[in-house]
Amino acid sequence: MSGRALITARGLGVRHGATQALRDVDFEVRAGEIVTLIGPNGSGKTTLLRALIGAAAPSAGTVTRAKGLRIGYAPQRLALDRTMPMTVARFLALGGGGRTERAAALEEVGAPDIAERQLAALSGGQFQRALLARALLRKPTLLALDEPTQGLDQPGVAAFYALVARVRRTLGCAVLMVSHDLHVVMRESDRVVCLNGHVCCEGAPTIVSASPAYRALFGTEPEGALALYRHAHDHRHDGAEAPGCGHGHGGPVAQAAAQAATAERVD
Ligand SMILES: Nc1ncnc2c1ncn2[C@@H]1O[C@H](COP(=O)(O)OP(=O)(O)OP(=O)(O)O)[C@@H](O)[C@H]1O
Repeated sequence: MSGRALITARGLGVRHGATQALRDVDFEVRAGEIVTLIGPNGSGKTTLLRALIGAAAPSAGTVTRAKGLRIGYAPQRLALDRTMPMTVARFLALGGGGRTERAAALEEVGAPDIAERQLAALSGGQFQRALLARALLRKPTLLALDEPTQGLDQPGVAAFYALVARVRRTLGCAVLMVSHDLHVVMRESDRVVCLNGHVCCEGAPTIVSASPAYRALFGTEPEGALALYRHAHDHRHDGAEAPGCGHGHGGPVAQAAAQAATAERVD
């Protein structure tokens, strides 16, 4: 990645009370890139995203944000009851901007006609578009999207990612995303970061998935991406350190996968 660093974390640790959610995370988001955080439930994806954008405080290390950085954030959960009577226009108004900006944002996300619809009456895809439109109102240099395709069917997921890619092209913003949609993630991200309380592996998905070791282990189908996702996590952490991953990998297959992935590490 050649863009300037928008956010840099060094030795980042985050605790939630007694829970050490993240430790020793070194991470950068660069201008214009789409970087996606993957990992099992509870692996710290939301925590990392929130710490990077300044919504969660580090317990160790540093997070540096570029001067003038504008972040548009679509959270995983809204502090708002979606069944509450509220139109999309009103919901967007809470995010700031005037009527023209709101209309432009809805246009940008391909949902120009939903302004007067009730939030509760939106489909899953329309609701995610409304959330994205709200994040766009700040004219962000970085879009932070936490599981933006939650609850969408496969065509809905693909359409949403295509939309995010288009928004990135149009606005030139970086996108930092949490996602479980591994097959699409592997196709649409510039960089994938696999978390499990720390960074297990990271790299350009095309290079990782095209590497002979990766293909030998996982093939090239979407299931392969799923296997990559699983490799670092469905194993015992038994103390045998795998090169570059900083935690134990349970067997030679997982170790080879880890090597294939970390070989393309982008630092
Ligand atoms: N507010 C909180 N209070 C206490 N513990 C928390 C809090 N938020 C997160 N945690 C814990 O921190 C760890 C990381 O949580 P986080 O939500 O970041 O994971 P995640 O990878 O985003 O999970 P998921 O895929 O399920 O959304 C988990 O063990 C979680 O239980």
